[in-house]
Amino acid sequence: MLWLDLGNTRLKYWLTDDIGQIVAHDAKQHLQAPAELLMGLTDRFERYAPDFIGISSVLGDNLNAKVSETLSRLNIPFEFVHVDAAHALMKSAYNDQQLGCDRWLQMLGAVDKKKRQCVIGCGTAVTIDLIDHAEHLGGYIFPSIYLQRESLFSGTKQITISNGTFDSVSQGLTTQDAVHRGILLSIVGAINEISHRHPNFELIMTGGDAAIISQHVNRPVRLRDDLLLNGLARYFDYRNKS
Ligand SMILES: Nc1ncnc2c1ncn2[C@@H]1O[C@H](COP(=O)(O)OP(=O)(O)OP(=O)(O)O)[C@@H](O)[C@H]1O
Ligand SMILES: CC(C)(CO)[C@@H](O)C(=O)NCCC(=O)O
Ligand SMILES: [K+]
Repeated sequence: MLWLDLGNTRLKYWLTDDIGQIVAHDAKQHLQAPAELLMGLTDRFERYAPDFIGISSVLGDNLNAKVSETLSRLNIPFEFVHVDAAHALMKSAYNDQQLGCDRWLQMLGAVDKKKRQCVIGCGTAVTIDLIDHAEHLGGYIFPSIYLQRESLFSGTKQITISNGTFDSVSQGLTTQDAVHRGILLSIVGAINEISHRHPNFELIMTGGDAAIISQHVNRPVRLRDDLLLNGLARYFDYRNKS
């Protein structure tokens, strides 16, 4: 099987064998031209010769249509995941016309009906979702640390910070430090507050910035980089069985 994750920043793919082991994987910046990037990958995908392509996309109908057009040339069956708030593996109280496919799949990949869980996705946006015994209660969306920095840069005259590292949440004494530490604290503080309000929810983090953020969270965090892929596999596995 071939699995595609079309996010706002990157396109990721995984090729898995019949026992679900990953045999090839890559992540590429698509610069808002995912169909063009896919075009460049079609030779590779053809060589992989998967029997099916399962797709998570948060790119919207227009870009998804272009992606479909590109994939149609491969003569390999493919399908986009559709969020379902009444899914047997997890019920959701969230508006399922709006809930991002990546968010939903990350939850589906983590969900355990015996647990209370807080799933935190750290990609282009940071999402924090609460799940109580396989029931999604809702969540929060924040701009990532990089989006926050870009918005300060573009919305002010005196803040000209466009690079640097996010490594502390102590007060800063320079613009550089105040910007990075303030932004990191906005996310770490929110996670700590939510975890304080929901003390018996297990914290699970995934995505490119999970390691940076989790260091400052004041409760144990489970880092998992396989949640979306696991969600994709569970979704299509469930569909084939029913
Ligand atoms: N200067 C930068 N501006 C924006 N993003 C950056 C920058 N430097 C690094 N990044 C990385 O881009 C990443 C995007 O997240 P991640 O790798 O989890 O998923 P993604 O696939 O890129 O996001 P999405 O799934 O939303 O496309 C950020 O997590 C961040 O680590
Ligand atoms: C929040 C993001 C950007 C995270 O990638 C994505 O899941 C998305 O575009 N969601 C749609 C909005 C929502 O989930 O309510
Ligand atoms: K938008």
